[in-house]
Amino acid sequence: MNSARQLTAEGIVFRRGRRRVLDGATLAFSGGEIVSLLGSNGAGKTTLLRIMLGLVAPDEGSVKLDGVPIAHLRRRELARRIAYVPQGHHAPFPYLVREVVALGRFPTQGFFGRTVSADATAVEAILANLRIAHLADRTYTHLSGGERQLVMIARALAQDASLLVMDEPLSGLDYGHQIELLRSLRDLAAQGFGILMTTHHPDQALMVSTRIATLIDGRIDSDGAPRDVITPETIQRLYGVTLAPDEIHAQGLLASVSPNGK
Ligand SMILES: Nc1ncnc2c1ncn2[C@@H]1O[C@H](COP(=O)(O)OP(=O)(O)OP(=O)(O)O)[C@@H](O)[C@H]1O
Repeated sequence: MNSARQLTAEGIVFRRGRRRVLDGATLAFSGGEIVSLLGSNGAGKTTLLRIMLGLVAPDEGSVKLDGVPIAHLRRRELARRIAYVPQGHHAPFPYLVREVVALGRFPTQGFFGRTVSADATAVEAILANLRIAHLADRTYTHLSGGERQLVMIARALAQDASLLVMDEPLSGLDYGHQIELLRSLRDLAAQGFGILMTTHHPDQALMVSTRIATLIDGRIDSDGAPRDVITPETIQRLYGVTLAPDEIHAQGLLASVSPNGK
Protein backbone atom coordinates (compact mmCIF):
# COMPACT_ATOMS: atom_id res chain seq x y z
CA MET A 1 0.00 0.00 0.00
CA ASN A 2 1.20 3.49 -0.78
CA SER A 3 1.58 5.80 2.14
CA ALA A 4 -0.56 8.84 1.30
CA ARG A 5 -2.14 9.95 4.55
CA GLN A 6 -4.53 12.79 3.94
CA LEU A 7 -6.57 14.31 1.13
CA THR A 8 -7.92 17.79 1.80
CA ALA A 9 -10.31 19.96 -0.20
CA GLU A 10 -10.55 23.55 0.95
CA GLY A 11 -12.97 26.30 -0.06
CA ILE A 12 -14.12 24.50 -3.20
CA VAL A 13 -16.31 26.57 -5.50
CA PHE A 14 -17.70 24.98 -8.67
CA ARG A 15 -20.02 26.93 -10.98
CA ARG A 16 -22.21 25.65 -13.74
CA GLY A 17 -23.65 28.58 -15.64
CA ARG A 18 -24.95 30.99 -13.02
CA ARG A 19 -25.38 28.29 -10.43
CA ARG A 20 -22.84 27.56 -7.71
CA VAL A 21 -22.97 23.77 -7.41
CA LEU A 22 -20.27 23.98 -4.72
CA ASP A 23 -19.94 27.17 -2.73
CA GLY A 24 -16.93 26.92 -0.48
CA ALA A 25 -16.97 23.21 0.46
CA THR A 26 -14.18 22.03 2.75
CA LEU A 27 -13.65 18.33 3.45
CA ALA A 28 -10.73 16.08 4.39
CA PHE A 29 -10.10 12.43 5.16
CA SER A 30 -7.12 10.43 6.33
CA GLY A 31 -5.81 6.88 6.57
CA GLY A 32 -7.78 4.81 9.08
CA GLU A 33 -10.94 6.90 8.64
CA ILE A 34 -14.27 6.11 6.99
CA VAL A 35 -15.91 9.41 6.14
CA SER A 36 -19.44 9.33 4.73
CA LEU A 37 -20.71 12.26 2.71
CA LEU A 38 -24.48 12.71 2.79
CA GLY A 39 -26.50 15.05 0.61
CA SER A 40 -29.76 15.10 -1.32
CA ASN A 41 -29.94 14.26 -5.04
CA GLY A 42 -28.02 16.85 -7.01
CA ALA A 43 -26.37 18.32 -3.90
CA GLY A 44 -22.96 18.09 -5.56
CA LYS A 45 -21.47 15.01 -3.86
CA THR A 46 -20.13 13.39 -7.04
CA THR A 47 -18.82 16.73 -8.23
CA LEU A 48 -16.92 17.23 -4.97
CA LEU A 49 -15.46 13.70 -5.17
CA ARG A 50 -14.36 14.23 -8.77
CA ILE A 51 -12.71 17.52 -7.82
CA MET A 52 -10.91 15.80 -4.93
CA LEU A 53 -9.65 13.18 -7.40
CA GLY A 54 -8.34 15.83 -9.77
CA LEU A 55 -10.76 14.73 -12.51
CA VAL A 56 -12.51 18.11 -12.54
CA ALA A 57 -10.89 21.47 -11.82
CA PRO A 58 -12.67 23.69 -9.29
CA ASP A 59 -13.32 27.36 -10.06
CA GLU A 60 -11.93 28.25 -6.65
CA GLY A 61 -10.29 26.42 -3.79
CA SER A 62 -7.56 23.81 -3.56
CA VAL A 63 -7.13 20.07 -3.14
CA LYS A 64 -4.00 18.80 -1.42
CA LEU A 65 -2.58 15.34 -0.91
CA ASP A 66 -0.40 15.29 2.19
CA GLY A 67 -0.09 19.05 1.86
CA VAL A 68 0.92 19.01 -1.83
CA PRO A 69 -1.54 20.53 -4.34
CA ILE A 70 -2.75 17.66 -6.54
CA ALA A 71 -2.38 19.95 -9.56
CA HIS A 72 1.40 19.47 -9.03
CA LEU A 73 1.17 15.68 -9.19
CA ARG A 74 1.17 13.57 -12.35
CA ARG A 75 -1.98 11.58 -13.06
CA ARG A 76 -0.15 8.29 -12.63
CA GLU A 77 1.31 9.41 -9.32
CA LEU A 78 -2.17 10.39 -8.15
CA ALA A 79 -3.61 7.03 -9.24
CA ARG A 80 -1.01 5.22 -7.13
CA ARG A 81 -2.17 7.11 -4.07
CA ILE A 82 -5.91 7.59 -4.50
CA ALA A 83 -8.28 5.02 -6.00
CA TYR A 84 -11.78 5.80 -7.26
CA VAL A 85 -14.78 3.52 -7.29
CA PRO A 86 -17.29 5.37 -9.48
CA GLN A 87 -21.04 4.92 -9.47
CA GLY A 88 -22.34 2.09 -11.71
CA HIS A 89 -19.53 0.84 -13.93
CA HIS A 90 -20.22 -0.83 -17.26
CA ALA A 91 -17.40 -2.82 -18.81
CA PRO A 92 -17.28 -2.66 -22.59
CA PHE A 93 -15.66 -6.11 -22.93
CA PRO A 94 -16.41 -9.46 -21.27
CA TYR A 95 -13.19 -9.68 -19.26
CA LEU A 96 -12.75 -12.22 -16.50
CA VAL A 97 -12.97 -10.79 -12.99
CA ARG A 98 -9.27 -11.47 -12.33
CA GLU A 99 -8.42 -9.53 -15.52
CA VAL A 100 -10.60 -6.56 -14.54
CA VAL A 101 -8.91 -6.43 -11.13
CA ALA A 102 -5.45 -6.81 -12.72
CA LEU A 103 -6.16 -3.66 -14.78
CA GLY A 104 -5.97 -1.79 -11.48
CA ARG A 105 -2.31 -2.83 -11.21
CA PHE A 106 -1.35 -0.59 -14.12
CA PRO A 107 -0.36 2.53 -12.12
CA THR A 108 1.88 0.41 -9.86
CA GLN A 109 4.03 -0.84 -12.72
CA GLY A 110 7.43 0.71 -13.28
CA PHE A 111 8.98 1.40 -16.65
CA PHE A 112 9.68 -2.27 -17.30
CA GLY A 113 6.50 -3.42 -15.62
CA ARG A 114 6.49 -6.00 -12.88
CA THR A 115 6.24 -9.72 -13.32
CA VAL A 116 2.90 -11.12 -14.30
CA SER A 117 3.08 -13.65 -11.47
CA ALA A 118 3.59 -10.93 -8.83
CA ASP A 119 0.49 -9.18 -10.12
CA ALA A 120 -1.47 -12.44 -10.19
CA THR A 121 -0.52 -13.09 -6.55
CA ALA A 122 -1.57 -9.56 -5.56
CA VAL A 123 -4.91 -9.98 -7.35
CA GLU A 124 -5.60 -13.32 -5.60
CA ALA A 125 -4.84 -11.72 -2.22
CA ILE A 126 -7.16 -8.78 -2.88
CA LEU A 127 -10.02 -11.03 -4.00
CA ALA A 128 -9.54 -13.13 -0.86
CA ASN A 129 -9.42 -9.98 1.32
CA LEU A 130 -12.84 -8.95 -0.04
CA ARG A 131 -14.13 -12.53 0.19
CA ILE A 132 -14.84 -12.77 -3.55
CA ALA A 133 -12.13 -15.28 -4.59
CA HIS A 134 -14.92 -17.48 -5.96
CA LEU A 135 -15.69 -14.86 -8.63
CA ALA A 136 -12.14 -14.81 -10.07
CA ASP A 137 -12.92 -16.78 -13.22
CA ARG A 138 -16.42 -15.42 -13.81
CA THR A 139 -17.07 -13.03 -16.70
CA TYR A 140 -17.43 -9.49 -15.34
CA THR A 141 -20.33 -8.57 -17.63
CA HIS A 142 -22.29 -11.59 -16.35
CA LEU A 143 -22.12 -10.51 -12.70
CA SER A 144 -24.91 -8.91 -10.71
CA GLY A 145 -24.67 -5.18 -9.91
CA GLY A 146 -23.57 -5.92 -6.36
CA GLU A 147 -20.89 -8.37 -7.45
CA ARG A 148 -19.60 -5.82 -9.96
CA GLN A 149 -19.40 -3.27 -7.19
CA LEU A 150 -17.18 -5.57 -5.16
CA VAL A 151 -14.98 -6.21 -8.21
CA MET A 152 -14.62 -2.45 -8.75
CA ILE A 153 -13.50 -2.11 -5.14
CA ALA A 154 -11.02 -4.94 -5.72
CA ARG A 155 -9.71 -3.11 -8.78
CA ALA A 156 -9.30 0.05 -6.70
CA LEU A 157 -7.36 -1.91 -4.05
CA ALA A 158 -5.16 -3.36 -6.79
CA GLN A 159 -3.91 0.18 -7.44
CA ASP A 160 -2.15 -0.13 -4.09
CA ALA A 161 -3.54 3.27 -3.15
CA SER A 162 -4.08 3.91 0.54
CA LEU A 163 -6.94 6.39 0.04
CA LEU A 164 -10.18 5.16 -1.51
CA VAL A 165 -12.94 7.39 -2.83
CA MET A 166 -16.23 5.61 -3.44
CA ASP A 167 -19.39 7.03 -4.99
CA GLU A 168 -22.43 5.27 -3.52
CA PRO A 169 -20.67 1.91 -3.12
CA LEU A 170 -23.78 0.41 -1.51
CA SER A 171 -26.20 1.19 -4.31
CA GLY A 172 -27.59 -1.88 -5.99
CA LEU A 173 -26.47 -4.21 -3.22
CA ASP A 174 -28.97 -6.40 -1.38
CA TYR A 175 -29.04 -6.08 2.42
CA GLY A 176 -26.63 -8.99 3.01
CA HIS A 177 -24.09 -7.66 0.54
CA GLN A 178 -24.46 -4.15 1.99
CA ILE A 179 -23.60 -5.43 5.45
CA GLU A 180 -20.71 -7.50 4.09
CA LEU A 181 -19.38 -4.52 2.17
CA LEU A 182 -19.65 -2.27 5.22
CA ARG A 183 -17.69 -4.88 7.19
CA SER A 184 -15.08 -5.02 4.42
CA LEU A 185 -14.75 -1.24 4.55
CA ARG A 186 -14.26 -1.41 8.31
CA ASP A 187 -11.57 -4.09 7.84
CA LEU A 188 -9.84 -1.88 5.28
CA ALA A 189 -9.90 1.14 7.59
CA ALA A 190 -8.46 -1.03 10.38
CA GLN A 191 -5.66 -1.95 7.96
CA GLY A 192 -4.90 1.78 7.51
CA PHE A 193 -6.86 2.59 4.36
CA GLY A 194 -8.70 5.90 4.36
CA ILE A 195 -12.18 5.82 2.83
CA LEU A 196 -14.40 8.66 1.64
CA MET A 197 -17.79 7.52 0.38
CA THR A 198 -21.09 9.03 -0.57
CA THR A 199 -24.29 7.35 0.51
CA HIS A 200 -28.02 8.00 0.57
CA HIS A 201 -28.40 5.88 3.71
CA PRO A 202 -27.84 7.71 7.03
CA ASP A 203 -28.37 4.43 8.92
CA GLN A 204 -25.52 2.76 7.06
CA ALA A 205 -23.32 5.82 7.43
CA LEU A 206 -24.01 5.63 11.15
CA MET A 207 -23.07 1.96 11.25
CA VAL A 208 -19.65 2.22 9.66
CA SER A 209 -18.32 5.78 9.63
CA THR A 210 -15.74 7.31 11.87
CA ARG A 211 -17.02 10.69 10.69
CA ILE A 212 -20.04 11.95 8.75
CA ALA A 213 -20.24 15.13 6.68
CA THR A 214 -23.34 16.67 5.15
CA LEU A 215 -23.40 18.73 1.96
CA ILE A 216 -26.15 21.36 1.83
CA ASP A 217 -26.33 24.40 -0.45
CA GLY A 218 -22.85 23.72 -1.79
CA ARG A 219 -21.17 23.74 1.61
CA ILE A 220 -20.30 21.20 4.28
CA ASP A 221 -23.08 21.90 6.76
CA SER A 222 -21.91 19.54 9.48
CA ASP A 223 -18.87 17.33 9.85
CA GLY A 224 -18.27 15.32 12.97
CA ALA A 225 -18.84 12.19 15.02
CA PRO A 226 -21.64 10.07 13.48
CA ARG A 227 -23.95 10.28 16.48
CA ASP A 228 -23.53 14.03 16.72
CA VAL A 229 -24.31 14.54 13.04
CA ILE A 230 -27.17 12.10 12.45
CA THR A 231 -30.08 13.63 14.29
CA PRO A 232 -33.71 14.10 13.24
CA GLU A 233 -32.84 17.78 12.67
CA THR A 234 -30.04 16.84 10.27
CA ILE A 235 -32.34 14.45 8.40
CA GLN A 236 -34.84 17.30 8.09
CA ARG A 237 -32.19 19.71 6.83
CA LEU A 238 -30.76 17.18 4.39
CA TYR A 239 -33.86 15.63 2.92
CA GLY A 240 -36.75 17.86 4.01
CA VAL A 241 -38.58 15.07 5.85
CA THR A 242 -39.53 14.91 9.50
CA LEU A 243 -39.23 11.39 10.87
CA ALA A 244 -41.79 10.15 13.39
CA PRO A 245 -40.36 8.43 16.50
CA ASP A 246 -41.27 4.94 15.23
CA GLU A 247 -39.63 5.72 11.89
CA ILE A 248 -36.50 6.87 13.70
CA HIS A 249 -36.52 3.56 15.56
CA ALA A 250 -37.11 1.54 12.38
CA GLN A 251 -34.21 3.32 10.69
CA GLY A 252 -31.89 2.37 13.52
CA LEU A 253 -31.33 6.05 14.27
CA LEU A 254 -32.77 5.93 17.79
CA ALA A 255 -29.42 6.14 19.56
CA SER A 256 -28.82 9.49 17.94
CA VAL A 257 -31.93 11.03 19.47
CA SER A 258 -31.11 12.94 22.62
CA PRO A 259 -32.62 11.81 25.96
CA ASN A 260 -34.96 14.81 26.12
CA GLY A 261 -36.74 13.38 23.08
CA LYS A 262 -35.71 16.00 20.52
N1 LIG B 1 -20.61 18.80 -16.15
C1 LIG B 1 -21.76 19.30 -15.71
N2 LIG B 1 -22.54 20.08 -16.48
C2 LIG B 1 -23.69 20.60 -16.02
N3 LIG B 1 -24.16 20.40 -14.79
C3 LIG B 1 -23.44 19.61 -13.98
C4 LIG B 1 -22.21 19.02 -14.38
N4 LIG B 1 -21.73 18.29 -13.35
C5 LIG B 1 -22.63 18.41 -12.37
N5 LIG B 1 -23.65 19.20 -12.73
C6 LIG B 1 -24.81 19.57 -11.91
O1 LIG B 1 -24.35 19.78 -10.60
C7 LIG B 1 -25.30 19.30 -9.66
C8 LIG B 1 -24.65 18.31 -8.71
O2 LIG B 1 -24.47 17.08 -9.38
P1 LIG B 1 -23.80 15.84 -8.64
O3 LIG B 1 -23.84 14.68 -9.59
O4 LIG B 1 -22.47 16.24 -8.12
O5 LIG B 1 -24.80 15.61 -7.43
P2 LIG B 1 -24.92 14.38 -6.41
O6 LIG B 1 -25.03 14.98 -5.05
O7 LIG B 1 -23.82 13.41 -6.63
O8 LIG B 1 -26.31 13.78 -6.86
P3 LIG B 1 -26.95 12.29 -6.73
O9 LIG B 1 -27.11 12.01 -5.28
O10 LIG B 1 -28.28 12.47 -7.42
O11 LIG B 1 -26.02 11.34 -7.43
C9 LIG B 1 -26.46 18.73 -10.43
O12 LIG B 1 -27.47 19.68 -10.52
C10 LIG B 1 -25.84 18.46 -11.80
O13 LIG B 1 -26.83 18.54 -12.79
